[in-house]
Amino acid sequence: MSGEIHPVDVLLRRLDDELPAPAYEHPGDAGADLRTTVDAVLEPGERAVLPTGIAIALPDGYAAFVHARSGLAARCGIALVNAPGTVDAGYRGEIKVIVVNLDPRERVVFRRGDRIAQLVVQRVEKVRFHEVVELPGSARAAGGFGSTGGHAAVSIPAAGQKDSSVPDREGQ
Ligand SMILES: O=c1ccn([C@H]2C[C@H](O)[C@@H](COP(=O)(O)OP(=O)(O)OP(=O)(O)O)O2)c(=O)[nH]1
Ligand SMILES: [Mg+2]
Repeated sequence: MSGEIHPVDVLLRRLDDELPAPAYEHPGDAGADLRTTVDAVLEPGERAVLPTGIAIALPDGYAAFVHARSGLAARCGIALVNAPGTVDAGYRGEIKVIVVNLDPRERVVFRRGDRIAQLVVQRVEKVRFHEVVELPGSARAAGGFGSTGGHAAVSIPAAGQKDSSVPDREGQ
């Protein structure tokens, strides 16, 4: 049984009225796509802060998160430096997207109006911090960063980089 979805009302200002407002591409999408208002060329490794031409007023208890688009990531190596970017409920400025070109060889060209990222609006909890001397115990305790093992990936030196732990042919 599917319950009825009640959208949350969010006030939106378009700072560039030639570009469309952010929109969900399909019903059920979590993210509404954001567009750049400017052209940009990113060389390999280069980053840029791209304006989107929109400002919003979220209700208290909500935040919006700027996420990468998987197509741009997979095809062009575009990531967000601060992924995901956090837009606070009280922020009234223009939403910006901090993109980086992670492709080692190809430059990426954005044109004004291109969809560069997506905005996901979520409820967020406000917590009250209670400082204590000792935290209660837990099964995980301080284990993290691979403490459970089972990682299939291994690191090997990149092409052209000598690995001193592996004898080279001359040394054998
Ligand atoms: O990808 C992003 C991230 C942030 N912001 C805007 C909205 C957010 O409310 C504000 C501040 O973001 P954040 O708190 O991440 O940045 P900061 O470096 O801590 O700045 P501040 O000292 O202003 O909080 O900047 C964006 O437009 N895009
Ligand atoms: Mg901050």
